[in-house]
Amino acid sequence: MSNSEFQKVIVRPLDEYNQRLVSYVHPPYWVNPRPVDCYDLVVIGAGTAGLVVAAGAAGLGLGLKVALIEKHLMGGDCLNVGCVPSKCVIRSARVVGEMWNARDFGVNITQHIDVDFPAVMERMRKLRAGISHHDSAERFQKLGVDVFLGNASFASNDTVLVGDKTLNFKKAVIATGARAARLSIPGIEEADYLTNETVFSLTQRPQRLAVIGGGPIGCELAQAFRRLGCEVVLFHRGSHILNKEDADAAEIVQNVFIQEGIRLVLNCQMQRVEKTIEGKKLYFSCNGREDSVTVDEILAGAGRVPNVEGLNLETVGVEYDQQRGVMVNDYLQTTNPRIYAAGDICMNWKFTHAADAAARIVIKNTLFSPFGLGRYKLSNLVMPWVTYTDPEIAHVGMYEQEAQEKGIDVNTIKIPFSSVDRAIADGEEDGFVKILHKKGSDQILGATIVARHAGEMISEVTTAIVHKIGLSKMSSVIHPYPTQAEAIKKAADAYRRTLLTPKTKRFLGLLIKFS
Ligand SMILES: Cc1cc2nc3c(=O)[nH]c(=O)nc-3n(C[C@H](O)[C@H](O)[C@H](O)COP(=O)(O)OP(=O)(O)OC[C@H]3O[C@@H](n4cnc5c(N)ncnc54)[C@H](O)[C@@H]3O)c2cc1C
Ligand SMILES: NC(=O)c1ccc[n+]([C@@H]2O[C@H](COP(=O)([O-])OP(=O)(O)OC[C@H]3O[C@@H](n4cnc5c(N)ncnc54)[C@H](O)[C@@H]3O)[C@@H](O)[C@H]2O)c1
Repeated sequence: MSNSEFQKVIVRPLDEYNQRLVSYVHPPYWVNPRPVDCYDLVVIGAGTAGLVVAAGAAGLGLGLKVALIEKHLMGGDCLNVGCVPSKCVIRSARVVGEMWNARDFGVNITQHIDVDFPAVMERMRKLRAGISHHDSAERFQKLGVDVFLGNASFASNDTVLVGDKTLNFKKAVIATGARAARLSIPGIEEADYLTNETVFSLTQRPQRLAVIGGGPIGCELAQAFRRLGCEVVLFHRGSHILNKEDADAAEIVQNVFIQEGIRLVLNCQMQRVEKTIEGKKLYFSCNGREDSVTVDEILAGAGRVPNVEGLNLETVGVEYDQQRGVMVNDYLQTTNPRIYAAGDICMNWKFTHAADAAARIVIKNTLFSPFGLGRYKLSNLVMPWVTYTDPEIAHVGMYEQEAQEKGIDVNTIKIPFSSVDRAIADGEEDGFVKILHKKGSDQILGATIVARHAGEMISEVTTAIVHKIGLSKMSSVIHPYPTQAEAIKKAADAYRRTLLTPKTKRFLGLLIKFS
């Protein structure tokens, strides 16, 4: 193996857990296999999308030749620097959130809450390493996939290079994901800042943290770090945080942030950053007022850019955009019909479950649609998502505005958790279930849930949308009492009540009379 083909990877800190992680997802002594004559599928990138395509195709037991190429860590963002580490850290932060509010539940915590930040991060590293075997090079090799560690680039219409190896393919899949957008604020590169790629390597708590960007990454991590004991200032360009979400939902989370002591700087313009002896000094303007704040660390959550560089896409006629990534049609086919793409590299939905669902479409469309027959479409997916703040915001389907833009008349049913017994018992009344349905019909078009475990509740509505179960049928589903999910049934019952017109009431009156 040549040196250019394989580079050892270090994940900091270099403790036993990170060594175990690397031993699975980028084994230091991995020897790339000798390529077969021609692969049915060559998959570039071993994040969620690439892993699902490779495992799905090889696991069919049809003797397909599948190659998977990863330049860094198998498992991609989700396992290594995304969902998994963030949710582990958020779990520790939730314990603190519970303790902060303990008095409301009649529990006095007499001692100062002492967050052992190094232990929080160690727990995360331990759990991450513990599940990493699932994405390991060895496991994929055992599934029958040829795993190549190294940087992939297209050499011609039917070949990909990895180091000194040439892989011939019938079809290829680009699944190279995205990375944190660099911030273009004067002085910030010199001052240095954290992204999702480095924040999970912290072992000491930054006392003062500036988070730039009030999207899902910025908000999830701002709240977690605040609860873990940092002073947090969250900078956001918009007039409120999480501005892609339902505005009522975002408002609830924003109020919690303020209560918990996160300093919000909204409508901000970052001007420059200076490294001083006191720390990193950020100069900004907000609603026409100039100000500055000094912190120990800056964390960027300011959007993602696709990993299109170095793939030599021009050679194979795959069109792309530096912002939106690889261009695909609804079948996830690129402008080169033999090359497909899936996941963050080509989709607006930048979620692990979206990458997984897209990968399944790619398997069907690359392998089981002769002459393009029976192809599956991305636009047919019903995509839920969850932002893991506390409370969580979960959403599926359309928003009101989207429906209006499409000319669909809609009604919205909103059930506040202040009317749900279990939420009252839990002290979690600040939230709601909002269901959007077609006017004059019980067809559900979308839903937003704001609740501590909204992510666990949204799938009921997703199932209803996917399988065209209307509110009338949902109203007949018994929900255990007391649960927060009862709010969904209450919404369905509220719809049923709207059917009680004077005419139906008269009919019911007759039934009563003759019963
Ligand atoms: C902090 C954070 C938290 C998140 N939390 C959630 C969450 O809770 N839920 C959720 O659904 N989503 C979450 N996401 C989003 C989720 O991580 C991504 O949507 C998902 O990882 C996308 O998978 P992918 O396979 O498209 O790309 P990636 O996971 O980015 O994988 C792409 C892989 O391709 C490799 N690669 C790139 N170029 C090359 C090349 N030339 N040759 C070989 N290999 C290459 C990369 O090294 C990488 O391993 C989070 C993201 C972040 C950053
Ligand atoms: N729970 C989840 O599923 C989850 C969690 C994290 C990330 N993700 C995925 O990752 C994607 C990226 O997340 P993200 O939060 O980085 O991006 P984002 O684009 O969703 O949000 C970033 C926000 O930062 C603001 N911003 C950008 N530059 C700024 C600046 N200089 N000053 C102030 N504000 C600035 C932008 O206006 C934007 O609203 C998301 O779209 C999501 O799909 C998902």
